[in-house]
Amino acid sequence: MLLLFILIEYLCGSLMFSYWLGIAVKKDLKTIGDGNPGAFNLWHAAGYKMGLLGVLLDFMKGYLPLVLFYESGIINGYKLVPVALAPIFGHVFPAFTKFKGGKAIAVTFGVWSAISRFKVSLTFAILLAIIKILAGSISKRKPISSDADGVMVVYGMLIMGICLKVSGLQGYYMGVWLGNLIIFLYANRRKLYRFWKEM
Ligand SMILES: O=P(O)(O)OC[C@H](O)CO
Repeated sequence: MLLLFILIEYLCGSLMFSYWLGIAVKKDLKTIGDGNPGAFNLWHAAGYKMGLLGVLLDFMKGYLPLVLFYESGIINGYKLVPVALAPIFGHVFPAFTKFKGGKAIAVTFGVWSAISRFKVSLTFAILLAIIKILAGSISKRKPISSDADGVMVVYGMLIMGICLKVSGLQGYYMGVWLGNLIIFLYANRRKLYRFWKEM
């Protein structure tokens, strides 16, 4: 039964909404900006309305099924770890687009909103905002590169781990966090490599 829930979540994560919205308006997001098939590039390619729709749908595929499974008690304890990670994994390795996916930021927000009633995702958003402001002041208002963006997401997730540990949440949250961090490290590996090489 657990495998069925993991499969459902993985397939939901594999729904590449932003990428498909781009295709619907004849824009291939893989050729835009950093080539990530996510809402940010959709926004740039097709305007803010499409961008917002992309964020919403990519968020919802992480949020909706999981909040139903979690709040109904069907999935609890350590079973939550693979089930919550499946849509994040699905966005990075989507079955519907030949396993070539994105960075999984929007879906990550959806997943953490579902399992923490928005508390952890709000903390993550605040952390990212603080990191972005600090990075902006250090780089003296030069535009932050997309490589630096990927690095900030990884740093944000690392700091979030400390916050989760300090807040004394159940151990399975740390399991989800660790899996999420590993997926982020993988999804941003090239950006991290280039960023640290240039430092
Ligand atoms: O992580 P994704 O693939 O949902 O896309 C990220 C957004 O474009 C924001 O950078």
